[in-house]
Amino acid sequence: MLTGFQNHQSTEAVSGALPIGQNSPQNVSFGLYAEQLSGTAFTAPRHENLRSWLYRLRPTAAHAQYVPYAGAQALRSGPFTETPPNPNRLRWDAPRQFAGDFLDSLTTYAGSGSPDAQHGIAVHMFSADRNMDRRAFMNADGEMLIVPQDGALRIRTEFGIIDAAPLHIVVIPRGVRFSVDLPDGRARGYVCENYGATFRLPDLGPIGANGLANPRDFEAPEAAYEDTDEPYELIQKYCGALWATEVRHSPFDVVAWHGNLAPYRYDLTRFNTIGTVSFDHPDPSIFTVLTSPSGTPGTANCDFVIFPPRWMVAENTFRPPWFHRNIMSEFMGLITGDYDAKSGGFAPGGASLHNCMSSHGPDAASYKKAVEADLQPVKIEDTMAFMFESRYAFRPAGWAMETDLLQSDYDGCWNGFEKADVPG
Ligand SMILES: O=C(O)Cc1cc(O)ccc1O
Ligand SMILES: [Fe+2]
Repeated sequence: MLTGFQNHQSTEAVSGALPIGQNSPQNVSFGLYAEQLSGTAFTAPRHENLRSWLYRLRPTAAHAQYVPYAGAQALRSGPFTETPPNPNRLRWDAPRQFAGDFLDSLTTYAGSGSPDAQHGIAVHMFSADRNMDRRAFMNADGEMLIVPQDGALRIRTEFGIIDAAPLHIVVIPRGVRFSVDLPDGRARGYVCENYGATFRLPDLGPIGANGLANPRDFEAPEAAYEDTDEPYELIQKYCGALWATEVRHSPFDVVAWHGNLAPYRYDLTRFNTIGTVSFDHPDPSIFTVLTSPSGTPGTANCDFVIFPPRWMVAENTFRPPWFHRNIMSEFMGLITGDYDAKSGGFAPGGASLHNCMSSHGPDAASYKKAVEADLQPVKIEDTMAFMFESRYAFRPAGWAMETDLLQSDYDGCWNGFEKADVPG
């Protein structure tokens, strides 16, 4: 793998395939076709500019007409109008079934904004039981942050192969063709489809030059290509709808590439978790792995935040997440273990949604435990929760409000708090 967050990489699967010193020579070695993939406007500021040059067996332009695609029937897209906005706190059990390939199993929980306007996100889960084989997907509507939760993934992309397992994340940039195969025969996980600005590392401010997700731990694949003339079905998502066409060869035919736009993998266990060594735990923004900014500084289109294993040493402090109401909307998932604000009901593969200003925090059982705890240093182990936090309120998809995975008694976890006893 090639290391470094959005580094400028050069990689060739065949020696001599990559032009030296220029992008588009009159004749590329071996008759390869040069193609630029732009992830930002040509004129985006240099520090935000993302593009790569791909050298391939055939140009991607060589494909038949797209026709509407009938699969992936539970996939929804912004603008989200299937259900009215809903201020309720919502929580879902983990999906029980695995059916279809990665693409066809994508099931939308909630979303905001719209791909046409390039803002907002959608949250989906996949629960797949077959390889995509000779089917490839590309998403013109946004980049896809994939969070495997159960089972490994082998993701073939135009840029090379990425192997991922639970506790990894993979980000596939907008427009990049990819196929997901399942080494374990089945897999489940979460997807954040980001219609907005591409994910980047958060600024570190007074933390300094190091910490949180360190740039060198991000890995892009080395060039690897399939040389087959067997047909592939290529499905794309475009302005909310799915379309399919046939390509008479593998879309993964890139022999060499260079640039700073590529799919990447990150191992969440490498996150340098920072927390209090005195009292009161900081806001969870201290756990931000990646951020997609909106036009308003510090107010994200989406922050991807994790809750990794960590030491709790705070003195005289209520240690679990405190009660709060947030202008930002929070969609949470759990990759493994327990989450310290919930003593039950939030299982790995489950999900919760706390929209703008909805009151939430520890359930009654977790609260009681926390106020009675002997505050020794404690290591929270074997856990990994995460949050997609957005300035845009999420609207649930129709399925998400109808499924029996939706817990009807979620409000009940905040029942039973005793009234404070104020003297006088
Ligand atoms: O709601 C949650 O569980 C996530 C969360 C954790 C925390 O420590 C503070 C705020 C917050 O939204
Ligand atoms: Fe919260």
